[in-house]
Amino acid sequence: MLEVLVSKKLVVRVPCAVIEHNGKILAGQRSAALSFPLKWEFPGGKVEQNESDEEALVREIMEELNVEIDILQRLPETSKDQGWREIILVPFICNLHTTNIILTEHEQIRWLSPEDLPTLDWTEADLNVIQNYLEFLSVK
Ligand SMILES: Nc1nc2c([nH]c(=O)n2[C@H]2C[C@H](O)[C@@H](COP(=O)(O)OP(=O)(O)OP(=O)(O)O)O2)c(=O)[nH]1
Repeated sequence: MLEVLVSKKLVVRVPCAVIEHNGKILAGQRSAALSFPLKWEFPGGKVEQNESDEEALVREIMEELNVEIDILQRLPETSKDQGWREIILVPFICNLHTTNIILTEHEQIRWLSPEDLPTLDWTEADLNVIQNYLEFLSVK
């Protein structure tokens, strides 16, 4: 895990995947046992030492969903100040390269149309990700 101390605050970089498949987007519900319990998120996780955002994302998606992804497009980063640390979410639009999803961490996943994404109870940082993604789709 790469956590950089900047101005006495931990800054944690978290690449996450907006996975498109058959016109739907994958949302994952966080485990009840983790931080942000039962909130919805885009799968991904913290960058480790000497990893690029993209390398971390490919590794995390294999660990969490057991699938390979193709990374298509980087979306704007969003940040969430948690007081003692700042989470920088780095979203990437992705496709599935393999499709046999096996959940290892999430409570459940759902496939949603883009316009239905806002109906779930997302982590706060993801609300900006969704807005940026919908804007990206609208000008595509
Ligand atoms: N993967 C992912 N993480 C998110 C999103 N939104 C959001 O606030 N986060 C937060 C949750 C975690 O604190 C962190 C990702 O770290 P992680 O995937 O290793 O999760 P974790 O529960 O083990 O992390 P932690 O909070 O216990 O440090 O980023 C999101 O859309 N995707």
